[in-house]
Amino acid sequence: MILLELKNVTKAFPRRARNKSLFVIKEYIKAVHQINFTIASGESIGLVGESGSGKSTLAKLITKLEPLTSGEICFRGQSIKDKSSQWLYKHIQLVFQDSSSSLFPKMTIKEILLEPLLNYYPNEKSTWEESYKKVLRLVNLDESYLSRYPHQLSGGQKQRVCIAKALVVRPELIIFDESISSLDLDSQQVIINMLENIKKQYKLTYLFISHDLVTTRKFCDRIMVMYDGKLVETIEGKNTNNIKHSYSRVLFKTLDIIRN
Ligand SMILES: Nc1ncnc2c1ncn2[C@@H]1O[C@H](COP(=O)(O)OP(=O)(O)OP(=O)(O)O)[C@@H](O)[C@H]1O
Repeated sequence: MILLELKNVTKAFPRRARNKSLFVIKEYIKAVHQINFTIASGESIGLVGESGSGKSTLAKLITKLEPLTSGEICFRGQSIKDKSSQWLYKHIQLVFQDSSSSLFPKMTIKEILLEPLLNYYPNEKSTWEESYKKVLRLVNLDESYLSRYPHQLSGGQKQRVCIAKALVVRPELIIFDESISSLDLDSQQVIINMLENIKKQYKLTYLFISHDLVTTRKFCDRIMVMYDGKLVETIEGKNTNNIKHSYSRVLFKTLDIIRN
């Protein structure tokens, strides 16, 4: 079943500039241009591309943190245009790279995990405690962490709390925007293994935005490559024989050099 569909999605940011006569003119940066793809339920999709190619903008468009310039985004066949953020976030959660800014410093981990439950499941108070304890277990943190504050946690532990905060909402799709890039390689691998197990257990769908092609390739069923705001390549499985775009060719060649 198709969970997410992007149809000709375009985002242009206005930029003020001056022409030769120094008149202020309005220019546009096309951050994302005519993107089309679908993600089926249960897939793990990687989205890679050089800095500034439009990956984060795409994540923001899917979660309505930025409005579309043109095109359409559908979730479960319904356009998200007229859907509330409340509706959208119950189905799609976004985990950012910078865990410190996603966790309110004056809240304990328990309060942080309770907040989404209060928002999305206000009438299920009797299940809250079970829910937050369960997600904490899923991200391999024990209950002693509940009374701690974010500053008392390591980078990897904070990132686990961010993932738990997304999981507690029980979404169908989670978008990870460079969510583990700042961690060392061992911690990244531990979190990747953990995410794979959680995905299997709860039949989740992942969109994994990353600079790191090595991890993305191991973990994802399909890799989409963005270049200059466009989707230039989709690579299915491990088959890299028919790569068309010169940028993706360089990207995958570098990967082969690293591996050999
Ligand atoms: N709010 C904004 N206003 C104006 N331009 C923006 C805005 N957000 C992003 N851009 C521009 O859109 C383009 C795409 O940016 P985006 O952050 O999506 O790239 P990215 O692929 O995620 O990069 P990175 O991997 O470095 O995070 C860039 O040229 C960026 O400068």
